[in-house]
Amino acid sequence: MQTLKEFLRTDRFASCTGVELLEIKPGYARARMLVTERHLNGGGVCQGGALFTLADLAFAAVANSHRRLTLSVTANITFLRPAKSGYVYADAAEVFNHHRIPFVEVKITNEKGELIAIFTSSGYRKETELPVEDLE
Ligand SMILES: CC(C)(COP(=O)(O)OP(=O)(O)OC[C@H]1O[C@@H](n2cnc3c(N)ncnc32)[C@H](O)[C@@H]1OP(=O)(O)O)[C@@H](O)C(=O)NCCC(=O)NCCSC(=O)Cc1ccccc1
Repeated sequence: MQTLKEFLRTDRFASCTGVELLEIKPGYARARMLVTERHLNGGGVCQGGALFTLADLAFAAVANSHRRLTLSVTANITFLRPAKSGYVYADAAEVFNHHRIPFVEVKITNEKGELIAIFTSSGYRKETELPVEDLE
């Protein structure tokens, strides 16, 4: 049987943007993305949707770390600093592990540890058990 990390590798859109899951623990996950030329918008900074995708996959990892299928029902992102190159990291913490409507906060930082964006999302936890044995 697969791990949660392998299960989430099937997220093809996140893979296309170069998002990699680094760590998954119950209630916590960390992901990263290398900002390259192709991530930049007309203003020369990382496109907001790319940062959203990074945060969304980190959300998926933490929200599903209890092995019950959990989908995002609402999400918000605030962009605080531009990202122009190098790695950006997403640290996702399940602030409220509600059995049905969990709430997750994701902080995105750059290589210097400066805060780039904050993403929050509420999930909807279904009864469906995920076909995963371990988290990673
Ligand atoms: C899953 C669920 C939320 C619930 O489905 P079911 O279990 O079949 O139950 P049902 O549809 O019966 O609903 C129960 C009740 O809840 C209500 N309700 C629903 N939404 C809302 C709302 N926003 N606000 C308020 N209420 C809402 C609904 O009307 C109903 O009310 P009722 O009992 O009749 O009074 C479904 O609506 C859905 O798929 N939504 C889209 C989610 C989606 O596409 N997310 C993005 C992709 S996921 C991602 O990015 C991360 C990821 C990646 C990889 C892996 C994993 C995660």
